Amino acid sequence: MIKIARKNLNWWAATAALLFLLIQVSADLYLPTITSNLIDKGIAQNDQSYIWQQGINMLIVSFIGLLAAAGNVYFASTQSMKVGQKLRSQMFNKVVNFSSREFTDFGDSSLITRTTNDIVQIQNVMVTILRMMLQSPIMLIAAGVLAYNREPRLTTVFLVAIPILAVAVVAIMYFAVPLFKSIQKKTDRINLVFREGLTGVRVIRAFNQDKFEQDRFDVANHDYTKTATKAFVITSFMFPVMTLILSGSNIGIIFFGGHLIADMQMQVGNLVAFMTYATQILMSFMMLSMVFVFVPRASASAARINEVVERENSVADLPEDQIKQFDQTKPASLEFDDVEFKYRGAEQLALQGINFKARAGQTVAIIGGTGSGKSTLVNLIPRLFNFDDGNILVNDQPIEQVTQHALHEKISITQQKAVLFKGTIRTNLKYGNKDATDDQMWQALEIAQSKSFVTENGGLDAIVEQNGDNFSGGQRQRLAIARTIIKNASIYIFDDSFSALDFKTDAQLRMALHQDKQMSQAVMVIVAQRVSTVADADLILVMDDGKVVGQGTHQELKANNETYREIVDSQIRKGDAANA
Ligand SMILES: Nc1ncnc2c1ncn2[C@@H]1O[C@H](COP(=O)(O)OP(=O)(O)OP(=O)(O)O)[C@@H](O)[C@H]1O
Repeated sequence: MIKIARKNLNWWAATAALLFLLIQVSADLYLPTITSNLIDKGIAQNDQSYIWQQGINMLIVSFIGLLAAAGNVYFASTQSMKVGQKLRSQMFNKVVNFSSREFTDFGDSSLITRTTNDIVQIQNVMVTILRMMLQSPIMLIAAGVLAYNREPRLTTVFLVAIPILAVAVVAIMYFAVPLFKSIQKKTDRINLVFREGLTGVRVIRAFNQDKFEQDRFDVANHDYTKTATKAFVITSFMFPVMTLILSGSNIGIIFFGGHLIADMQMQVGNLVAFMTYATQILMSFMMLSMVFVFVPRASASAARINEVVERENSVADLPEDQIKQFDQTKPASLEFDDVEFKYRGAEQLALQGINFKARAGQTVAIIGGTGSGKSTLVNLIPRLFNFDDGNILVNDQPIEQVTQHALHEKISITQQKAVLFKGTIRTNLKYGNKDATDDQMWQALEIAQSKSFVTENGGLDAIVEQNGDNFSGGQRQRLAIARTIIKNASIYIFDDSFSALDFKTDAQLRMALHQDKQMSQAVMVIVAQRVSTVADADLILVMDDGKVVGQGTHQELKANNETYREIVDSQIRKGDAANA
């Protein structure tokens, strides 16, 4: 919490909030003195002009208190909201630069809860601190001193009331604080189940698992509700307990104060003022005790936020003085030199001894069974993960020596699962190249065999729903391919991007890609399952169990490589490799 406040709070505004608070507290503390004077000097002696004068004083002091409270609320709320705003943008900036490892570690749902719910907790506690929690200790001490000055003998009532209150507060906190901490985790769980239910809604319906999912959500929801109810029931005891103690104290004060008045040792006004101070003391004590409920809860949130904001990215750039630049005069090339990679926690290497080199204008195709390491290999090129051994060079430059930003400028990729953003065809294509003209967009769409369905849907301004849900799987793939090729890059990667296309479209698309001038100066990497997709590549890598078990052209591999022959044979049997 302190770290977050130190980094994000505007100290001028916080000091202004504190100053207004001091004025408000002084006004609150001065009012009982006026009341006392009014009763003892004005009413007791029937001095009308004194009553009027004190009445006006009372109004002025109350008005000053009101203005100060408004000033405090203004600075406290604006500051807290700004802290929330800064935290949200820090979280977003951090998360968009995370590598896949960090996403796996935190989980999408938890990142969302941290950016929303946890930040709201911090905002709330900041307002409370700037508004009430600073007020309580000042009020407690000042009202205590003033009450003691009025009548030291009556303060013995506090010696009984405050320890009882302290025991009640500690007991309540003891049970409530752990519950508040676990509420945060349970919110994560609800979000996780809800997200999975939403993203997998079609699968759930297709498998008639609505009831199963509903039950799963109900369990998470019930668990959250049970904990939250328990926490709030326990804390709500605070108020009745407080009222009981306050009433008990007032009875004690009136009882003993009444005796003092009867013995002419105290004036009525003094007793009224004392009772007001007593209420202020006990209220402040209670507010202070709330600190121990709110702050641990917000601290749990702060820790969860700091965990994300301070997380070192596992894929980091070198220090600035060691960073190299791409030599812009060099032609495109891609080279893997004895590359080895293992996923964290995995027992086996996901990639082992990967060696190949491709030059400008060449196409490298990667084929192999599921789980053989094809996607892992291409994901190492934009550094979605760091490889463990060997070397990867783009345009003859080792990729870890340049910034990720510079590297990503040289690479354009279509992931296995096509991702489109809510907007229009135009806004989606501009992700690839923000300066692209309409002509360039249409050209990219034409190469990606998307021109006809985009035209039918209303052209470049056709709406793309969230995740591209208003397009078919094949259409989404083709739009993602268009976005990839509109970017001016050295390496174009298509990770299983042609699998959702029919044979004819697949062939037409590849032919258009080969004829494109920009592509002829770049390296194309195509991951595929179909032999027909890879057959015309300059270099085919056959992968099996994380290793390249054969490389060469289609004819060479067909002649010499057992695994490739098996793939070809299996597809001929299925009639898939008609062109093979
Ligand atoms: N994020 C990950 N963490 C741990 N292991 C992973 C991860 N991603 C993939 N793997 C493992 O690495 C191996 C290679 O996976 P990869 O996705 O590269 O295969 P692939 O050849 O692309 O398969 P497919 O054709 O089915 O997409 C698999 O055994 C897989 O279980």
